[in-house]
Parts: sequence; C-alpha cells; structure tokens
Amino acid sequence: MAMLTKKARLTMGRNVRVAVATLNQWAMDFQGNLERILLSIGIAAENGATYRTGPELEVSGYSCEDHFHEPDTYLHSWEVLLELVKAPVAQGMLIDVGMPVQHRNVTYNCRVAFYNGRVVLIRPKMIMCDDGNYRETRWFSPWTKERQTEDYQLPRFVALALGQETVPIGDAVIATLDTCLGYEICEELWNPRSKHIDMSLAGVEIIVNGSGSYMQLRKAHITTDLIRNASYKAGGAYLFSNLRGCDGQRVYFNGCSAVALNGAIIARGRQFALSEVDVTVASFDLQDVRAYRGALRSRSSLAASAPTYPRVQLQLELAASDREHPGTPASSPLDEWVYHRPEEEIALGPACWLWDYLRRSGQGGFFLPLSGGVDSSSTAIIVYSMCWLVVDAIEQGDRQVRDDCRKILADPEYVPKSASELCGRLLFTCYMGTENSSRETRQRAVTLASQIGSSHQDIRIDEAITALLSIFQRTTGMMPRFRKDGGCPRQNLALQNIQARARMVLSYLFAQLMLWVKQRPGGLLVLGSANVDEALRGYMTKYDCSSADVNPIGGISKEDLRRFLAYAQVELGVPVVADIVAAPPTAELEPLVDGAIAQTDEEDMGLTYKELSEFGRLRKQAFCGPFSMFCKLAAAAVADGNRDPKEVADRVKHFFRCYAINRHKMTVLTPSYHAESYSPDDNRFDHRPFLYRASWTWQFRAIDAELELLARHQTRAETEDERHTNTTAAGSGGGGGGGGGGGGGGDGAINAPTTTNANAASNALFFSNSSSGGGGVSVGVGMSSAASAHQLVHQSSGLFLAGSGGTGASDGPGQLTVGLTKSHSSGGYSRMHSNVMGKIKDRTGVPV
Ligand SMILES: Nc1ncnc2c1ncn2[C@@H]1O[C@H](COP(=O)(O)OP(=O)(O)OC[C@H]2O[C@@H]([n+]3cccc(C(=O)O)c3)[C@H](O)[C@@H]2O)[C@@H](O)[C@H]1O
Ligand SMILES: Nc1ncnc2c1ncn2[C@@H]1O[C@H](COP(=O)(O)OP(=O)(O)OP(=O)(O)O)[C@@H](O)[C@H]1O
Ligand SMILES: NC(=O)CC[C@H](N)C(=O)O
Repeated sequence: MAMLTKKARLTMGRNVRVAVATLNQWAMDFQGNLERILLSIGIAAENGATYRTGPELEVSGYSCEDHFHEPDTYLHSWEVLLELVKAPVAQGMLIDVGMPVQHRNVTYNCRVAFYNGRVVLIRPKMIMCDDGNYRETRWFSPWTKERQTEDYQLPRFVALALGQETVPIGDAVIATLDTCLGYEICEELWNPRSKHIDMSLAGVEIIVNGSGSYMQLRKAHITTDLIRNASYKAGGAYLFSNLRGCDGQRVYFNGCSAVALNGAIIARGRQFALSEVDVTVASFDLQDVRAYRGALRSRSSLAASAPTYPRVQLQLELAASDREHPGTPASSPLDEWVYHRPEEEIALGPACWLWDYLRRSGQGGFFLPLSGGVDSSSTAIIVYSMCWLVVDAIEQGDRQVRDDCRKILADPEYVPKSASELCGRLLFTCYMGTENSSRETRQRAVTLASQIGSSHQDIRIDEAITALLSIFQRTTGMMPRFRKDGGCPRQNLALQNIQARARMVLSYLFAQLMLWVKQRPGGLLVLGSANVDEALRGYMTKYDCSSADVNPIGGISKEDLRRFLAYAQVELGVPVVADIVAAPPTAELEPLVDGAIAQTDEEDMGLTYKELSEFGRLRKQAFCGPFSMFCKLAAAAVADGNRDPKEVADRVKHFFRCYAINRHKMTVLTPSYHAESYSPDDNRFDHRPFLYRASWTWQFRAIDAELELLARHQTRAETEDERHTNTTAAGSGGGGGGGGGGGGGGDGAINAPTTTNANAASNALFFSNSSSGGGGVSVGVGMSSAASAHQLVHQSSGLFLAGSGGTGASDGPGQLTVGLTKSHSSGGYSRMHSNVMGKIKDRTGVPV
C-alpha cells in the first residue's frame, strides 16, 4: 500500500489530457463549421482536456477549391476565428484550428493556435499534397522558410477586437511551461522528409497533425501505420485529427482520428459514422516521452546536435489540471486496431457519403432504376445500409441525425421503426422491363425490393421505345433491326441504346413526381450504378441510366461489388443476393433466345471483369502505357506458363482500343463516390485526353516487336534446353532442375534451381521463402540445368532480393521482397514482377 501511494505521488502532475476532434465539415458552410468546432471544444472541456486540435481547414471546409482564390473566404475564416477566440467555452484551453490565411499576398493552408483570448501562432503547411484528388498547390503555397517566422498583421477587425496587432507566422513550435508542441500538417507526415523528425529531435514532445485525408478502399491502415511509426521512431505523442464525411465533393473523408504514444495507439475515433462531431480524448504522462526518448541512444546522439526551432512561449501548463486534481490515469495502449474489410468499407463509406449528400442536398430520397443485376442491386443495398446506420444513430440518441431524417421526410414527428421501414420512405426502386428482359431479373428485382423494403414498381417501357422508333421510321422510312433479325452492328447497337436511354428519361420523370404522388414535398435524387470497370472499358451507353445525379458505386470494381454483396447477404440479411451474384452479368438489351438471355457483359466486352481490374490497376497505379502493360503481363504469362504472349498482346490492344474509343464518356460520368485507386474519373482523379488515335499505331508496333523478340528467345531457349537435357542424360548426373522449393538453409543461402519450366527459360526467376532459416532464400530458375546465383545476376541486369531475418515482422522471419529488371538488347524493358509474398503494394496499399 505504501509502495502504491509513493508511486501514485511520483506520477502525479505530469499527465496531459488532450482532445482530437473529428468533424463532418462542409465547404463554405462557415456557420455550420463554427458550430461544430464550438461543440468539439465544449466536449473537450467537459472531458478535462487542456488542449484541443481539429482537422485540416476545418473553418472553411477542406473542399472549397477555387473559393480559396476568393478574398471572402479569408475574411469569413477570420470572422469565424474571432468568434472562437472570444467564445467562453474556449477559455483556459490551448486550441488550434485549420484555416486558410493570406500573408503578404500569398495564401497558406494553416493551423492557427490561440489561448485565452490571444492568437499565439500561425503555422502554415510546408509540404502540399497534389496526389490523387488533391490539388493543393492550385490554391496554396508551401511555407518554405525553415525555422523562420515573420510578423503576421492581424486583420483590423480582429486586431481591434482582441487588442493584438500581430502574431508570429511560420515554422515555429509552441513551448508551454511543461512541454513543447509542434505541427505537421497532413501531407507533411506522408512525405519522406516528415516534419516530425526534425521537430522531435529538437525536443518537441507533442506532434499535432490536422488532416484532410480521404477514404480509398484498403487505405485506412496507412495513416495509422504512419502515426504509429512516427511516434515509435521519434518517440513522443502524436495527435492525428481528421475530417470525416462528404464536405461537398466526391471524396469521403476518412475519420480515424487517433492519439499515439511512443509507437502505440492509445486512443482512436471511428472511421465511418453519421455523427457530425466526435471528440477523442487521451491522457499521457510527459515523463513517459522523456524516458522513451532517453533510452533511444541513436536518437539521443542525433538530437544532441539537432538545430532548434523558434519557440512561442506560453504561460500555460498543459498538465495543470492533473496537478490540481491528481489521479487521472494515463490512457493504455489499445489492443490491435481492427480495420474494416473492403466489403465493410463499401457497406459503410458510400452509405455515410449518401446520407451527407441527401441531407445536404435538401431532396426527399432516392430513385433507383433496379435491374436485378449486381450493380444496381449493390446500389440499392448501400442505401439500405445507410438506413441501418440512420436507425442505429437515432437509437443511440443522435438528435442531428433524427432531425435531418425528419426534415428529409417532411415529417416532424417521425421516428423510424426499422431500417426497411425507413428504406420504404427513402428509396424508390423501379424495374423497367422490355421484351428483352428475362423473368429471372424481374423477379430478382422484386424480391430484393421486398427484402430491403424499398418502394418498388415494376413497369414495361416497350411502348415508349416503339413510339421513339416510329418517329425515326416516319422521318427516314427506315427501321433498324436486331442482329438476330438480320440487322448490322450499327442497327443492333442503336436498338440497344434507345432502350437504355429511355430508362434514363423515365427515371428523371419518376424521380421528379413520385413524392408528388405520395403527397410529400420535394423530389428524389436519381442514383446511377455503373461500376468502375464498365467506365474504364466504356461499356455503357452515354446518357443512359449510367447518367444520374450521383453514383455510390462508380468508384468500385465489379469484383469488390461481388464481395460486398456476399457480405450483405449475411450481415444485412438479404438472401436474394445469392441469386444475384450467381447470375452472369447481362445488359438484357438484345432479344432473348427461347426465353433465355443470349447476351452477357463479358462476352460483349471481350474482356472479363477480372481482367479489367488488372488492366485498370496497371494503367493507373503502375502508370503503364500499352507497351509496358504488355511487357508486364507477358512476363507474368510466360512465368506462369499458362498463356501465349500473342494472346496477351491481343487483349491488351483490345483493351486500349476500347478505352480510347470510349474515353469521351468519362467527361460526363455521373459524379461518384471516390473509392478505387484505379478510378478513371476524369473530373479530378485521372486526367487524360478524351480524343485519342484509337489505333495506337506507334505503341502497338512496339508490342509487336517485343512479341517477335519473345518468340525468338523462346525458340532459342527450347533449343538450349534440348541440348542441356541431352548433355545431362549423357552422364553429368548433377544439379538437374525439378527439386522442390523452399530448400534455403542459412542466412542468405541461394540454392540450386527448384523448378523446371522450359517456357520460362529466358524470363522467369522463381523465388521461394525458406522457413528453416532466418532470411534463407532459395532461388530457382526456369532452366533445366543448374545455374549459380552469380549466373542469374549476370543474366539479368538487375536482381534485388530483400530478405528480413528480423523477428516480429508481420509476415514472419524470412520474408522476401524481390524485384527483377532485365534489359534486352533491342531497347529493353523492365519488370518488377516476381514478388514472392505478393506484397508489392502501391502507396495506397493495393497490390500491384
Ligand atoms: N471522341 C468522342 N467524343 C465525343 N463523343 C464521341 C466520341 N466518339 C464517339 N462519340 C459519340 O458517342 C456516342 C456513342 O456512344 P454511345 O451512344 O454510348 O454508344 P456506343 O458506345 O456505341 O454503344 C454503347 C455500348 O455500351 C454497351 N452497353 C449498352 C447498354 C448497357 C450496357 C451495360 O452496361 O450492360 C452496355 C453496348 O453494348 C455498347 O457496347 C455517339 O453519339 C458518338 O457520336
Ligand atoms: N430492366 C431494367 N430496369 C431498371 N433499370 C435498369 C434495367 N436495365 C438496366 N437498368 C439500369 O441501367 C443501368 C445500366 O444498365 P446495364 O445494363 O449497363 O446494367 P449493369 O451496369 O450491368 O448493372 P446491373 O448489374 O445493375 O444490371 C443499371 O445499373 C440499372 O440502373
Ligand atoms: N491533405 C493532405 O495533405 C493529404 C495527405 C495524404 N496524401 C492523404 O491521402 O491523406
């Protein structure tokens, strides 16, 4: 007991209690943004925090874009800041907010810190983000004067109200009486020269990151890994605060605000949620930072010579409340952070984004043309998932969600009874059959609607199509015919497209009037449901039902949608999904043959959805033109021995031809939720021309030359192979191929070939990861004779093996990463292909 008391006394007075806010802000909504920031400050105060931080550009909203060129945006941001500085709830706490600031005619993306009625520091972002959907340098300049500050002249109305003329702006940190705090704004963490490194070496103990990081499938682990690693290597506390939700653009900000201490996450917020304000509070002992850093000897010797930072001195103790009311326990490291699987991310992310879109658009619900196929069914189920989230939030007492729901439904007393009951009010689905529609799809649509509770209609649209065609016939005297009736491809296609487009026209009619029919005010948003692969290939009719108001699945691949549906079948209880997934995707625009579907998407496209995903990733993530895409795929095909390079060439050419012909469709793609890193959305994410020479003459010629070269290599290899086989048979007796893999012994052992594959002779290297020795490697080459590692390295112009013998690596000891480059005398190509563990990933964590 005596021991305990002593220990408690020793740890008293050094615990800092901090709050990181997750806010669902809205670009240009200064009123709403102010209210949400104030609410977060209030919650931080209630929880005893002495410091509150929030997301990037939280005052104006992140996605103001060209509004950042408008002086009004800066004026209104300062007006909001003044309200915050003067707010009673903000007194006694160190607070910073993200907002745009103009200084000497240059605009910066800043954090503005204030304390007890004074603005104490403006820290501009020093490394901007221009990847993916980001375009920060279009509006902001980075602060480039390292470790320097200048005087910022506060706007007159702020200066007069606060009695303060200037504040330091620049690369400085804040020193309180008991610790030191510095800023690293969003991309500064993602950059190889992260700012936390120099700051932590200079003794900054708390690193604060206000972010605007958006969701992409399979990306959530990255921020957490970066934060954890930053605080693991540099020691100290890392406070990460992110936006969440749709703030007026195609992206969904990712939440996941967190606090890390010395390499462990000690508090975290949710990734997906409907609530507008979440505050994550954590306590940590400053002495733990000092102890951890002191024990890192290599860090200490670097820190001893690290240059210092300008420090803004504040007469404030961050641990004051702990000293005054001792006994607050420090937060413990959390158990492992469990990430949502991609199918869960699809169930939650687009659902939350749709909710924000719906409530902020002022519309009364959604209208969805439901075909009973994978795409429109996924869209319907995402709306259903949204209804689950809404019901859950209301049950948890979220008044904002309840009020938004009542406003959308124009029913001031409404309380939802269940997700499907709410879905019946919010979602209007419609099957629009023609004589080409099958009984099965119609039935699936009806069943799905009944299982999720949507308000469903089943209509025939043949009359409309006949009417449109008769106008054409009356005018031209000609009537197009389907292929099966002797029509040419042009006629066949025109007859398909008229059905698809008529659906779009009818969709807008129903969307506008269905609430009138139900005697509710307002209209419905039309939902589109073309997936990312169809867009990439252009397998869709321009201005058909793929043209809508918004599309929750436009950034998601068919493969991922299938996974999502399998998940929804079980988790959301929609049994009909099993039939929907099992059915072959079809447009049902050509006549049925004996009542059965005669047209399938994959046959029509000449490509499978799986191939489209692969091509899409290579085009966008690996930045492949036709030639290097062919080289990569041909190398893989040769290595696997399962496909002829000529066939690969044909498919790559077909893909690029279709892509080029249809790229113009991307210019009118329905705005969709950004989810996939290979999205072809040309609004922001994938900037390309929309008028191409579709024959790709130069590029395809290069493919043909490479094909020829491969064929020559193959013939030579086969001849050599034959010669070696004969020699071996004549009595050498040693080293022949065909041994099993994995024979690596001690560290770095490189063994004899493990595989025989005549096809692979000139191209393929096989690596296997030894489990028997740390970092043991066995290498096999597709030649039947024994070859030494020396030879291998010699034959390939570059061969990289990275073996880790460390313990505790996520894939266990002996993990390997292998890259191979090989030059051909004819101009050369390179590959990064043989990745044993399948672990080569792009920046977003997607295997490439
Ligand atoms: N470079 C360019 N810039 C701007 N516009 C360009 C253009 N090239 C052609 N155009 C115009 O584009 C139009 C042709 O495009 P569009 O009318 O869409 O027609 P189109 O692409 O020829 O045909 C539609 C395609 O989608 C398939 N489809 C239809 C319906 C449903 C589904 C499904 O998802 O299951 C698939 C159908 O089998 C066919 O392959 C023409 O008006 C043409 O003049
Ligand atoms: N019979 C139909 N009834 C209602 N809507 C339809 C019908 N056929 C197509 N649509 C709408 O047009 C969109 C594009 O049609 P398409 O034939 O390309 O379907 P898809 O992209 O394969 O999607 P799905 O998997 O939903 O059939 C569909 O997602 C759907 O919203
Ligand atoms: N706003 C930013 O600086 C974005 C940083 C980072 N690349 C991300 O995706 O989160």
